[in-house]
Amino acid sequence: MRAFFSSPWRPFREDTPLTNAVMIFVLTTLFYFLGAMMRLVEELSLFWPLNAVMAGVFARYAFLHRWHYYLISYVAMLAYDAITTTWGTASLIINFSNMVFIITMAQFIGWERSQMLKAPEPVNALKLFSYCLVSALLCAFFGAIGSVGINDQGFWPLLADWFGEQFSTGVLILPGLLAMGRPRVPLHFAWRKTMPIVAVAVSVLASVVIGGAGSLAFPLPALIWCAVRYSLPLTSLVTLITGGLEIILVSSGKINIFVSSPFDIPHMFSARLGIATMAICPVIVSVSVEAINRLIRQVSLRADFDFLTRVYSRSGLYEALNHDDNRFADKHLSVMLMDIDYFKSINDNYGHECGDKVLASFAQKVQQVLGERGVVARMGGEEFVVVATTQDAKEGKQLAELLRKSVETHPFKWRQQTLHLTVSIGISHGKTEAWQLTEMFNELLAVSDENLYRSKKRGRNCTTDGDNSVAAEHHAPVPMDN
Ligand SMILES: Nc1nc2c(ncn2[C@@H]2O[C@H](COP(=O)(O)OP(=O)(O)OP(=O)(O)O)[C@@H](O)[C@H]2O)c(=O)[nH]1
Repeated sequence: MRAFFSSPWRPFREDTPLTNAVMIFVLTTLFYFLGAMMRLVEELSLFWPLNAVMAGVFARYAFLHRWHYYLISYVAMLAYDAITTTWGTASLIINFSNMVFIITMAQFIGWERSQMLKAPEPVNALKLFSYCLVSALLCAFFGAIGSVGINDQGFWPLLADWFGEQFSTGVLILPGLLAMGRPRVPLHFAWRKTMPIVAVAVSVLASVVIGGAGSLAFPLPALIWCAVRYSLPLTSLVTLITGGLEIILVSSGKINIFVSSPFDIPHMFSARLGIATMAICPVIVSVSVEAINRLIRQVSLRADFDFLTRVYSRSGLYEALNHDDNRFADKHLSVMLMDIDYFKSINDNYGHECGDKVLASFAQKVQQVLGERGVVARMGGEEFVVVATTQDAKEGKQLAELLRKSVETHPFKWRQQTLHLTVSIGISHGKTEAWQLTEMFNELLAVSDENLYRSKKRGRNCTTDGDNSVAAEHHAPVPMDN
């Protein structure tokens, strides 16, 4: 089982052009044969899967976008026709129209993929729908011209026929083909998980029993249930089967969309049910999207804020700087890197729980004293950064000293005991511009880091400025008392 999931086998590879060519020829011939066989069964003659399948193949493997590969597919179609039909030159145009669908669709999807800057994402379903529309229209135009000579019908009915067939088959087949992949985790069967599929089957049955125009919409809610519960490939497969089945049932008269049957149910009943089913679908989607959005908000909130101290996390700080650039850009900034002195001894003497509590109280104290003048972020461990907008370096130093002193004089409570902390600060200053806010901040942070190191070397509980001047008189570290 494991070997199956990790098997590296791929039908097409960039470094095997000959195999690719043979595979394209074989696949085209196979699906041409399948389509031709389906033409013999009246209900199945409504489908022509070749174009959608080949478009999916060319779209999935970008390196197949070469004219010679398209030509091989075209030659395979012509060869099949030459052996099995008497169409003569009409075959050139008819198969050209097949190629129009395949190439247009593959180019559209290839273009969309090239726009995806990061990892490839699933192709947007709404766009896929419109790509199918355009490709089917183009294909139908040439197909109808080619078919006029070998068919009794006129150009317009042929155009409608071609378009309907290409568009519906494309929309049904392509999403599944593009999403198809090996399951990442082994599949586990559970009866409970089949409920959405059972609902689809029941709703298709209801379409047959109730009939009428509205009955076509009956499976929609169940299909959306599948979409919510199942993976994209499985949802696409269920949709393909349901859509295909509905087309067959309508064409064979099993779903009678003109007369409500077989129990002589009034037309309005079917229409009302159909409209109601349709109306609930956007609501189902909207509820799901809202739940997803809520989850995204929660996750990004967790990433932006430090769970323990409730100030910004490192990544949250960068977000704040960039999203709140009105507040920070083109301003004089003071960046203060703060590190609690001898924090290890708090953990060692009072335990980690106390250490955590002290970290949270420390962050809140700094935040409270800082107020609206800037933002606080935890950079990791017992190291915090304050980014404040100040008039000049002097005001920045004063603020750093204010923060340092307020920590020094603040009694931190732990159970029945009072702890005293001190903090060392490295500070730097600079004026930022919106377009280089992050780079500037990083540079200032590096200077603050060096200055913090100096503060520690100088005996802690002090602020060191960029020019290494002493911002305040040196204070000896204050040991904790109980
Ligand atoms: N309780 C608690 N401790 C932490 C956390 N993150 C880091 N620490 C501890 O913080 C301590 C940092 O110690 P050091 O880097 O040696 O620095 P220090 O004892 O503060 O000494 P100086 O910075 O040199 O003044 C380590 O013991 C870490 O285990 C945390 O989230 N909670």
